[in-house]
Amino acid sequence: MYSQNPSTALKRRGSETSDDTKRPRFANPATAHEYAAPPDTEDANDWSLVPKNAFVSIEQFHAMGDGTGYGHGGGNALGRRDAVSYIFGSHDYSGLALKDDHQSRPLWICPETGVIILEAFSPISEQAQDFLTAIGEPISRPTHIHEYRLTSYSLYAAVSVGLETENIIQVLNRLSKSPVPKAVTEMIRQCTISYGKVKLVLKHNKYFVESSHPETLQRLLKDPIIQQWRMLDNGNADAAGKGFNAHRNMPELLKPEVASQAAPVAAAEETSVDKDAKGDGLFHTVVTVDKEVDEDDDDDGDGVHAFQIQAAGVEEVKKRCNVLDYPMLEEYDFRNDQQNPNLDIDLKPITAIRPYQEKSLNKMFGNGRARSGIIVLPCGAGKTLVGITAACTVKKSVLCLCTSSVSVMQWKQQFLQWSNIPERQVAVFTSDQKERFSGESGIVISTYSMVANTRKRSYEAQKMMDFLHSREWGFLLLDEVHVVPANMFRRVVSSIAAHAKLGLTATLVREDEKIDDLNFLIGPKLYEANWMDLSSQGHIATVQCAEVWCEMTPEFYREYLSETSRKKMLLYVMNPNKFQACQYLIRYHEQRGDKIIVFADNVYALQAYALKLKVPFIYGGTPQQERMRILHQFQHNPLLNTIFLSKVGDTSIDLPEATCLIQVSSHYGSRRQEAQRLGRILRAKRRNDEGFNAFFYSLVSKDTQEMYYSTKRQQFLVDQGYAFKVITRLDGMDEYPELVYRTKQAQLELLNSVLMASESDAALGDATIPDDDDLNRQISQRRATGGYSTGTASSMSGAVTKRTMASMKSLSGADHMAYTEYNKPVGSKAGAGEHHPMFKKQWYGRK
Ligand SMILES: Nc1ncnc2c1ncn2[C@@H]1O[C@H](COP(=O)(O)OP(=O)(O)OP(=O)(O)O)[C@@H](O)[C@H]1O
Repeated sequence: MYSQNPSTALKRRGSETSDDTKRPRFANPATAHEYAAPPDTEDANDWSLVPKNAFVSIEQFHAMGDGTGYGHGGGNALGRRDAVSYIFGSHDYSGLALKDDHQSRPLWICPETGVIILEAFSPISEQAQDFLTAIGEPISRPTHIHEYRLTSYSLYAAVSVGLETENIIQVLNRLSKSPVPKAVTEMIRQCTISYGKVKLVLKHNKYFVESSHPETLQRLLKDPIIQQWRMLDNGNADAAGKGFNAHRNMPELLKPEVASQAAPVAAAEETSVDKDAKGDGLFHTVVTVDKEVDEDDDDDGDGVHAFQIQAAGVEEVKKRCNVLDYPMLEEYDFRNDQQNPNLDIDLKPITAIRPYQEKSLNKMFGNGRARSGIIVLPCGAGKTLVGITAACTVKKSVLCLCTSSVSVMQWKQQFLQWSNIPERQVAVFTSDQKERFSGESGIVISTYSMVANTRKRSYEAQKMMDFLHSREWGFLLLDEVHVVPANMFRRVVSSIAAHAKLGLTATLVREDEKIDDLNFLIGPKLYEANWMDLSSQGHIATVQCAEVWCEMTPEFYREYLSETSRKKMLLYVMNPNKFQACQYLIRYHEQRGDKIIVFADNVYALQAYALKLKVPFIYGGTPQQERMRILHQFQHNPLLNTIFLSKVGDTSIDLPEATCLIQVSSHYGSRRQEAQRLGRILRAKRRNDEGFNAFFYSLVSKDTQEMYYSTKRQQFLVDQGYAFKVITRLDGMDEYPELVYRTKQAQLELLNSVLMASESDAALGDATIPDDDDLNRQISQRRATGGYSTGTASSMSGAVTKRTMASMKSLSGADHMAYTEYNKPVGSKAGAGEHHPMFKKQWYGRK
């Protein structure tokens, strides 16, 4: 018997039985209360009501047999009440037939929802994970049990990297403890029947609609809109002629000499390219499943069929194919593109890409062409090098788009660091710099807003845009693809002629669920890495996450209860207790030798905190040079160990020195922002030092809306296997002599200034542009007097008191974070039900 989410049903069992070596403890609380809470108790957290003997493993359930009353077909299915039936209700699947050797197979598939549960501790879980991330969406991947879901998009992505329907079903069946449910095989068949069957190939500067399924091309050619864009006047249309009749009706339009060549060329090239890709060992570690499928592919001996379409009709044909449910995959046969000049770029000999980077590139170049799509790697895992390696493989001109001018400079620097490209061939296009590369091919790095801008441009910017529009780009590299609104993408993608598109991101989540648009604007998700795996292999840092609850002072709380919503936010951010917690944590971690980034979304608060605590800050209005100067000081000056960043620092800031993050204000419930911010410390230089932990604190004002948002924000990270501890008191803080806002008088003055602040000050983001001259003067003075490193050393132990599960030992890094239990529901229904009516109104009203 198991629930839709057995991991959660077993969670408590893990901590209550003695046989811990066999039974994993589960760190992921994500959906615990949704399925596992006793339905007829008022308190969904009250586990004391669950009989202890209920905690047995799934395997044991099955092994027990009918005699115990738990066996197959038992429980609700037979109308019997046993100790755990009520947990599963109508989701009692104890009647599922198991294969004889089920113990050596690592997964279950829920017959009703298609959710796949994987035992991550199985000896073959690595291969299973590779396969499942290729065909499904990972929902939750804590240490021991993973959850995946099959969706039409994930299956589209699967076919796009070369997996075929029957192979998917076959491998799934091989890995599953019980036969794959019929509904699931049907879904796989239905979703893959049309997806991935049609490709848009740009070859010798001609666009071909290509497929190895002639009947599919026949169907498309019957569509009047597609017909309209088909090239008939130069004979290349004949490429479609191989194997079907669609255009035999129009032989007079074909030029015979070309007609006889086109199809074999397409087929022959496919084969030779495949050989090349395998033969030159460029990316030889294709995952097992790919190999199997490739071999099967070779066996079936199907030819490739194609017809040419006019370049002007590409967008429309693509759209039409989507409507007809045959979304086109885009592939670029870069090796045979003789019209676009080559770019002489290679990785430097000392550059070694990591196994997961190589794996992701395999998905892109597995068949010797460049597939357009999205690669998802955790923050700090090296997406930049993946993009650069892809550029070195395509070897054509590159247009690279990022979200800010800081990241433009970082991409340039990384191209120069990892590859042999000379600086004169890397041009930057920002509001400050408008360069062109020398020679006939090169790299341009710019921002989305520069390229998608529809307002009137300066003369220089317009000249630059003409340059970008006037040529064909071999490779369009799109950094942080999740942040860009679809219409901006559409403008970029439709105005720039690019052959292959690669989107890079760590968090393919958006609160507005517009992420699906990317599937068709760029291409399917080609690869997604597992955060915990990369952390355990030392590629990203291990992080201790904690939520610090700060009581609101009575005066702030009174105002909070009566204020409008924007000011409400300012009141919980400016809570004097939060100031103090922030100050104390900065001091505490500076003394441990950490470098600290404090994030505050709200510029009013950012400025207030930074001025009060005498720390430099960067926000949207900070001039580029000043930003660079502060970042450089932070990296190299031992006297400057803390900086404040607004949300301009959420992404693409590469500060490997940073080892501690403190978040004082954030963007509502944005899961993506939380993950991106965590990413700033995942790349910590010291991550491989023995016992090293990075720290991530979220300061939350108690009994305010912020608590609800905070829980929601954490959900993405919790699903990646991170656990958040809750700290309700920072021990030793009260004795700290320099603590700010200690007196009632000082707190009331702060309250007054908050109440006098305008509504726009309360708005999130970089709306206000404060003058930071004062601050920087203070900073210079402070630096001159060595003020950044003063302060008495307080002992590590006892500095922070735990409220519940988080011991000081574990917080200071003595324990591994993944063990931690979590007793509040994250994103669960139970969680939503627990909100104060005031929060409910705010949240559900908004929804
Ligand atoms: N193969 C590699 N060998 C050595 N260092 C690497 C490698 N790949 C990445 N790095 C280093 O890891 C750090 C993080 O890389 P990068 O900035 O590309 O991360 P990212 O995935 O783009 O993160 P974010 O999403 O936060 O922007 C950089 O300092 C980079 O130099």
